[in-house]
Amino acid sequence: WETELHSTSPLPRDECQVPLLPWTTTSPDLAVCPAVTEATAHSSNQTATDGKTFRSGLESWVQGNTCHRLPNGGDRFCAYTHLSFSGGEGISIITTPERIAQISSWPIFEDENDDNGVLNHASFSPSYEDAEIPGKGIGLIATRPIRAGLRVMARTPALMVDSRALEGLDQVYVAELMGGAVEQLPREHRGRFLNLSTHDDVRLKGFNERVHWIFSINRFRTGLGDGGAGFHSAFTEVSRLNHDCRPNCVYYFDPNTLTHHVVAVSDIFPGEELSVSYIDGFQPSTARKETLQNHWGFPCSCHRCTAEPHLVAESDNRIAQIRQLWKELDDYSSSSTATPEKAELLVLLYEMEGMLGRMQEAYYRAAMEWNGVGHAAKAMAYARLCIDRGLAFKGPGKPFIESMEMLLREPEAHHSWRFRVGQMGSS
Ligand SMILES: C[S@@+](CC[C@H](N)C(=O)[O-])C[C@H]1O[C@@H](n2cnc3c(N)ncnc32)[C@H](O)[C@@H]1O
Repeated sequence: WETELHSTSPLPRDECQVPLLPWTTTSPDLAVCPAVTEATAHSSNQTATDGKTFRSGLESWVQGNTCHRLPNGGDRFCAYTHLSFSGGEGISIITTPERIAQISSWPIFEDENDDNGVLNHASFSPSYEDAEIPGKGIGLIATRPIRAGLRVMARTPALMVDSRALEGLDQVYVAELMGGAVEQLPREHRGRFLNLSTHDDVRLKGFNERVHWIFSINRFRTGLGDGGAGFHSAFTEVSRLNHDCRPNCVYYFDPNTLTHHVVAVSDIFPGEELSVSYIDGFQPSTARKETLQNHWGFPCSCHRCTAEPHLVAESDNRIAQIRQLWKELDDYSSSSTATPEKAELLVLLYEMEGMLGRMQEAYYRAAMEWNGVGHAAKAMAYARLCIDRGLAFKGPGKPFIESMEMLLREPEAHHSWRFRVGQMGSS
């Protein structure tokens, strides 16, 4: 699952990523991706690291005995575990000695008693519980009312794996590192990890293979925002969330605290299942079903996919319209046919599609279009909505939120001020 987004395209780069906002630069973001990484066979080199490369905080880390090196003398990867991280839950990270030396010096690893504001300690009473969901395995059910915009979870990973290891090492070596990394976790967190879904029909040969398989099914892509290669991470509770094409929750990963936040996008009632979307929900229904079947191995039974055929067709039409509007509104050239009315139509279509967790994308475009024709009041109203939803659903520090804050402070000084005046679409 997940990702580090970087694109200027308004359209999805591929089906495992959420559509990218044109103004997004490097915001860490999450989208569900195919579970299994292809790994090619390589020779490996097993050596124990001496630990001398570490700087601060090293005393708190345990390191596995086995390390594996990429072919041709490439990077070496080992399993490191911080036992007291996040209120004693612990975290295991598979990466290079150089990278762990950097990571271990981050403030979040300095104070052993600090739980980083993560909602996983004994005093926190969750608003959900595990339950068997027919046809979906285990899922999470609300146990009390949850208001839209409220944070449902904030969790740190059990296991993080450097993407370079996943891509470059033989799967057997990756599994060996993962097995060791999970063994090193504190007992409770290890137990919860090992309880995660493996798909019952799969025959697994040993501990390492089981851990590898659990990780493959339950991982998110989590960039660290430090300019280095990305990571894939498995979380013990976040990974229990089942998929829905029109989910009632969204998630984002904060690379500064290594915390995965799950936020309600609509009011949720006790007994209702909490859901997130594993895929880009702005694909037509057949493409969504294909992706879920091919990459996740289950037929989508969500409300939207199993609706009456005429309702599915209407939804597909709206999605086609939305994608066309993205093209027009994200065209900043002088021949663009964008108008504020088209941006407001986009807002309406997002609402009708139930894409509540992504409203900020439509509000952003509406703010830009109104400012683009010099209508400051309307631009500011949409900018406010964009900031409100953006902060709740994507977290702070995102470039598009900063842009909207600038617009709100002084619309006339924002780069979009009257940029559409004189263009084809403007009247
Ligand atoms: C990340 S896990 C979610 C938790 C999982 N249900 C469990 O028992 O731990 C992903 C797996 O859950 C199942 N799943 C998730 N959403 C589903 C859905 N909407 N319909 C059917 N199965 C689903 C699939 O087996 C999928 O590979």
